[in-house]
Amino acid sequence: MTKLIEIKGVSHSYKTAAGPLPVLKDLSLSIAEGDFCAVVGPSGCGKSTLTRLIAGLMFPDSGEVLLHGEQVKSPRKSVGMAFQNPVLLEWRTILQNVILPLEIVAPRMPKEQKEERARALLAMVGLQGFEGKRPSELSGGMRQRASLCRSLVHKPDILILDEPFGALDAFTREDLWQLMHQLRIDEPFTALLITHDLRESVYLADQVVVLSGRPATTQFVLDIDVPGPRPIDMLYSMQAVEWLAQLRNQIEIAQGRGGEKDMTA
Ligand SMILES: Nc1ncnc2c1ncn2[C@@H]1O[C@H](COP(=O)(O)OP(=O)(O)OP(=O)(O)O)[C@@H](O)[C@H]1O
Repeated sequence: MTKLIEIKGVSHSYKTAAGPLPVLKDLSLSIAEGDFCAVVGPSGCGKSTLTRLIAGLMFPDSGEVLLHGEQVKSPRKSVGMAFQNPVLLEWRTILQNVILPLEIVAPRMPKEQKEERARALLAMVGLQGFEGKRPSELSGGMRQRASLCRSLVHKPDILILDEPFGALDAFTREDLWQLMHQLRIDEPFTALLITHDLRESVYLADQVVVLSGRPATTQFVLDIDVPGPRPIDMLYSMQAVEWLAQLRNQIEIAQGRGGEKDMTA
């Protein structure tokens, strides 16, 4: 399959008052078109920095970030982003919030067409009938559904999800995980998910990348070869439990705690 994103030997430091802070070091990973990649790693290791490099909001000190084989040299309009805090605009209705990226990326698209596209997405995530509401009239889970619609409305090349489910209660989170699998069928996309939740990574991703402690490099890659949509009880299978144990072990190594355990013992 074609590689949509290739990150090749990327290193990056932030300038701080105390001197340069190396955050990424010789990091490489690639994501094929249509794949769902989850990135996990110790807190502060550089996961969000990686998303900013892919979105073209920052550029690496060395190495390359390629999108469709072309080096990312400027902010990309073709990226959709969803964060832990959905940041919906209260002075706009839910429909108007979802339309927002189209106003930037496709300003000439007729208003009716923009609305039709946004309404179709809102219906897909179960928000039909809420188009005219304000964000504050929706629950946290509903706001996050609307935020997902907004990040997909302009058919982005890559959907970057930076802990979008982290602030939700466990049941709502599982609902949204299942929704992501359904959305992949109805509205195929390529995704990079940043998460601290190993279960989330195993349930959602085709590939889980574990980053080392800062400065982060690719420490471990796990392929989750289970077709979607996945039933939630997939997480209770022996295979999933083994994968979770493997990932947990890798995170401990990344945190500098413990050594490699023999997961087959
Ligand atoms: N603009 C900046 N200037 C200086 N240092 C920064 C800047 N942005 C991030 N950092 C530092 O770089 C490191 C990596 O930050 P980043 O947000 O990428 O990590 P993260 O893995 O996403 O963290 P978390 O898991 O806690 O969300 C952190 O130590 C952070 O304090």
